[in-house]
Amino acid sequence: MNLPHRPYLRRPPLLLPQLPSLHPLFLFLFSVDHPLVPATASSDGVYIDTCMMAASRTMWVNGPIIVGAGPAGIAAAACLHTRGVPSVVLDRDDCLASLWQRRTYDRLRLHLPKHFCQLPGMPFPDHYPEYPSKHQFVAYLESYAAAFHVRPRFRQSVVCARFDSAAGLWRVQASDDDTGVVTEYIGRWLVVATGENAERVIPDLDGADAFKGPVSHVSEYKSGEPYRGKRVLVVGCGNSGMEVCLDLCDHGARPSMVVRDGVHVLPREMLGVATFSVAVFLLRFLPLRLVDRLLVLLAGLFLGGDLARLGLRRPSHGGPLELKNSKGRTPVLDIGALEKIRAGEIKIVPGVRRMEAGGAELVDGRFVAADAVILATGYHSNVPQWLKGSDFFSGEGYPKVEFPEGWKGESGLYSVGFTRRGLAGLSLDAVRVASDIAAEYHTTSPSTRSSSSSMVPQPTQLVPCSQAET
Ligand SMILES: Cc1cc2nc3c(=O)[nH]c(=O)nc-3n(C[C@H](O)[C@H](O)[C@H](O)COP(=O)(O)OP(=O)(O)OC[C@H]3O[C@@H](n4cnc5c(N)ncnc54)[C@H](O)[C@@H]3O)c2cc1C
Ligand SMILES: NC(=O)C1=CN([C@@H]2O[C@H](COP(=O)(O)OP(=O)(O)OC[C@H]3O[C@@H](n4cnc5c(N)ncnc54)[C@H](OP(=O)(O)O)[C@@H]3O)[C@@H](O)[C@H]2O)C=CC1
Ligand SMILES: O=C(O)C(=O)Cc1c[nH]c2ccccc12
Repeated sequence: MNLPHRPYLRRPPLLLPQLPSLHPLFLFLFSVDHPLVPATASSDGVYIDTCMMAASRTMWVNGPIIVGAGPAGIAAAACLHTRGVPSVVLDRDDCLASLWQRRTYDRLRLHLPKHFCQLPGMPFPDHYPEYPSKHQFVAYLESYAAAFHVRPRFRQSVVCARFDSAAGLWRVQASDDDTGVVTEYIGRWLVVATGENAERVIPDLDGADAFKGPVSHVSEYKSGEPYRGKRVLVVGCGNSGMEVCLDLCDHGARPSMVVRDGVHVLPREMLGVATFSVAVFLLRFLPLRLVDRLLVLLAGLFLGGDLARLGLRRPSHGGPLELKNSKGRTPVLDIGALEKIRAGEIKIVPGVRRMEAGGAELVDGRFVAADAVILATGYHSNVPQWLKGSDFFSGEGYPKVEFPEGWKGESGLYSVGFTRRGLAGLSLDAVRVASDIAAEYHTTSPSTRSSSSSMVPQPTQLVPCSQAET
């Protein structure tokens, strides 16, 4: 494939300050029209290496290119803004925090107390409850983005990012899936903020095609209403599986939940105090393993000692925080599912051996009848699908370097939101990343500086999902 000739890219990075890129009009002057190359993802959703694709437009970004407009990307852009660094935030979707706006159920609430979930520089409103609803959380994110002038460029699905070592620059190709227009963003810094939940995990269940009912992923689930009176097999027993089962019960459905392995269930609160707050407090004095032991002990006291008998035995290796930090297996913070399990309204079943027309054969030989299947089987990172030529991320799409050092890679590469520590973890990353980039940004030649984001392309208008859908 012929690459468009872009002579300025061959210049060494040190010459960049002299480039006309520093003028806001540069983008438009240097936007190059190229023949369109469509198809950025194969039909089965697997990304193909499109790095060599000819872009229809090219944009120089005077500041970091941030991929992802979830809490991590927004927080990074906000922290940069407060340090006088403009940035461009790209997202494949058409609204910010699309995980929260589009891929979560109606009754969802934050399950950690709100002060652990606020982003840097702006607390939640005082009138918010201790555990804000997802609608409140999204409203907070919208006002956060507005307050820090973060206006993501939507419908920009990043299909490839590669460091051009000859130019000392990142080249990020993003495709508008509606129009097929491919834009190449070029800049000195790349911030990866696509998250731990970028893609759904869809297990390859034996005989899946034989099953006659609907099969969906929990990210499509809104409420139990369509399942009223139905037998639903929920595969997976993380927080999603548990809360969806609870919601199904509340809507008159009959859920069975597949628990194939051990799981840590903790009460969300003990005597009115958040278990998470207790853990954070204890961690100030005690090693993590000891805190984990205490948590399990306390959970036994507050939840009852019969969890294993209910089919919810604890993992044989690793405590709740240890498994969260090392494997990303989040302990379940119970908000009522346990009561329904005890009451027999949620049935616990072991792993699925194979699907059949009317349900599933289980690994213990039993059969569970089902009218529908909901896969609450989790998510995975998608970084390896689009970040090329860098070995900073593992094959699973997480920084190889352990927390808290995984925020900085090589050649201006950064990550925000891969700490396995939720919103608090990504806030920490965002502050570190922004401080580091700001120091570099402000020590380069004064002509490269821009005190406002006006030096970057005018971002598209922020569109709330609710509007975009109409
Ligand atoms: C149901 C649910 C509830 C949760 N509740 C809590 C909680 O209460 N407390 C807590 O601390 N944590 C919670 N978490 C953890 C969660 O990871 C964070 O809340 C948060 O959303 C992570 O933010 P993020 O920006 O890293 O990722 P995301 O919110 O997933 O945002 C990533 C963005 O990147 C975009 N993107 C992905 N790939 C591309 C691409 N190739 N090109 C362009 N854009 C792309 C996506 O569209 C998305 O908008 C929860 C997670 C889930 C799934
Ligand atoms: N209120 C809140 O704040 C909520 C927060 N969340 C968060 O969202 C994130 C994602 O949670 P969630 O969607 O529950 O995903 P998780 O990754 O936490 O859980 C996935 C579950 O699916 C199981 N699983 C995966 N594949 C199979 C299979 N083939 N057969 C049977 N079981 C399988 C896993 O079991 P195994 O462990 O054996 O692999 C695990 O129990 C977490 O961080 C969670 O805390 C989610 C919902 C609500
Ligand atoms: O809800 C999530 O997915 C989170 O990542 C929040 C979180 C961060 N650290 C934890 C430890 C125990 C339970 C939840 C979390």
